[in-house]
Amino acid sequence: MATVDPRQISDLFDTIAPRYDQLNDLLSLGLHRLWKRQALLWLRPSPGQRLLDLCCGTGDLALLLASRVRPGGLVLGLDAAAAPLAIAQRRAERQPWLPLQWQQGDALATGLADGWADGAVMAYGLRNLADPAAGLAELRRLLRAGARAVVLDFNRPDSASAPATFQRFYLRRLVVPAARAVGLPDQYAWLEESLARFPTGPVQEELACAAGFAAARHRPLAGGLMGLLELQA
Ligand SMILES: C/C(=C\Cc1cc(O)c2ccccc2c1O)CCC[C@H](C)CCC[C@H](C)CCCC(C)C
Ligand SMILES: C[S@@+](CC[C@H](N)C(=O)[O-])C[C@H]1O[C@@H](n2cnc3c(N)ncnc32)[C@H](O)[C@@H]1O
Repeated sequence: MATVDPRQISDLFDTIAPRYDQLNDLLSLGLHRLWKRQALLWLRPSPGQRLLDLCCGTGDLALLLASRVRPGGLVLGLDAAAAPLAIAQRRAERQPWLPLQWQQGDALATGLADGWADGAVMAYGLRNLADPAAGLAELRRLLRAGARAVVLDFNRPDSASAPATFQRFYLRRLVVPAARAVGLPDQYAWLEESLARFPTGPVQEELACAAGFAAARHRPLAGGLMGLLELQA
């Protein structure tokens, strides 16, 4: 997949949706939950806020955020793929007290008003967008002045470094074979493919400032395997 075809990407996540959460827990030994909670430390969600979870997938972060903005707040989960959204909606139906709304749409063109959100998270979404720079520009447009946003994704350490060597080994020797066992090798091969074209942390900071953010700091997590882009509008 030389250039990213958004329809192919949403089809990919429709296909893996039934196995997505189970494989994330298995393949990260549950650590992805910790990385997501670390992302929320920057966001500082608080009661009454209106927050966005862009590329929300099966909704784990949206549900967590919704518990933090009660009473009086709202979390809108947006995703391009119907199958992950359906899983998110089913999860939310089991907690009807949570202030959640869902929208199937494009994170590059959400249709929401300027300054709609008091804060936003994009977890493992930016790397899957056809145009990450445009994704950051739409993210900035959606935030009110002074609002915080956080982008969690894989990090791209220096290709000769130990983290990069471990990341490649883990993706090729553990992740794809595990995915093959459930018939999803090609979908999980996209992880390394998408990582190869993903901007490094310093470049993400530059793209964020060019998108209009007042401050942007990329922080490696998990020994450099993951990265948090902490943004201030
Ligand atoms: C939550 C995680 C990944 C989400 C994710 C993002 C994508 O872009 C995908 C694209 C295609 C298929 C699947 C995904 C996808 O699941 C991160 C954790 C899950 C990862 C699959 C596991 C990666 C683990 C680290 C490279 C190494 C962790 C080592 C640690 C000692 C366990
Ligand atoms: C790896 S999943 C991340 C899901 C969730 N944020 C998490 O942390 O588990 C990436 C999600 O981004 C969605 N996505 C990819 N491109 C998108 C786009 N252009 N607009 C909205 N969602 C998109 C996919 O459908 C998928 O659900």
